Amino acid sequence: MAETSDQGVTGDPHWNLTPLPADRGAPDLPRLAEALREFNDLMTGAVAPPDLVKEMLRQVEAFNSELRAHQVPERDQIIGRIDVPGRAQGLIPVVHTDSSGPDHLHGRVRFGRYYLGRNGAVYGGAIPLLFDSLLGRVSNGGGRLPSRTAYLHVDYRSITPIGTDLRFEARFVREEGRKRFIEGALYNGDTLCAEAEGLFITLRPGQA
Ligand SMILES: CCCCCCCCCC(=O)SCCNC(=O)CCNC(=O)[C@H](O)C(C)(C)COP(=O)(O)OP(=O)(O)OC[C@H]1O[C@@H](n2cnc3c(N)ncnc32)[C@H](O)[C@@H]1OP(=O)(O)O
Repeated sequence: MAETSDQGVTGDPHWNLTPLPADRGAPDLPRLAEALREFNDLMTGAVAPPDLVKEMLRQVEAFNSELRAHQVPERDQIIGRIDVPGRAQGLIPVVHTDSSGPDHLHGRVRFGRYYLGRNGAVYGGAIPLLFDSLLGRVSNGGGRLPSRTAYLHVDYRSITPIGTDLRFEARFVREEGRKRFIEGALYNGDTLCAEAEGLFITLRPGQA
């Protein structure tokens, strides 16, 4: 699998991706997603003056109105695709890959202010979200057939701080028939923040 940092996964026919339509705003989508992520972080941390809130509301409502006219079926959707840098989405923080292979994915991630739970710690629900994505990538990588998460067990070992570069590891542990067991861990320096075990089930034909 060819992959660099947050540039998106390319070159793996397993993902069965149709070409990105360059004429539909795709080249600027990663930058737009980055700007929206920064907006979420800044907005979360701000006490904005009423005039600014009023103006933001006006502009966002205008964008919503325009976007309603450009909704497409899921098969044509660009946001969230694995071959788009940062997946051009704001749900999961951007993952930077340091090393990947058929059975592992290592890298770094940073949760912004948007993910704040309390006292500088990442909201607990955001951590399984990250693990599902990381473990799912390992499960569905390596040329394996598509799978879906059956369960995801997360242990919170210490506070996961926002605004800090964190290191993650995910690895394929074993396979029993259609069952794939994948594990992951998230570290702040040498401190284990959280670890996860996921069961992914290979989909039968027609299940995808
Ligand atoms: C794009 C970038 C990359 C991102 C990747 C992200 C990946 C994200 C993946 C997801 O988040 S998928 C969305 C969340 N998951 C779901 O919505 C799954 C909903 N559940 C299902 O669709 C079905 O339950 C499932 C496909 C998982 C399994 O149903 P099946 O009817 O195909 O299988 P079955 O129930 O026969 O179970 C197969 C085996 O798994 C076992 N099993 C299933 N669910 C289990 C469970 N929860 N706990 C323990 N064992 C379980 C089951 O006992 C059995 O074991 P044995 O073969 O030994 O008999």
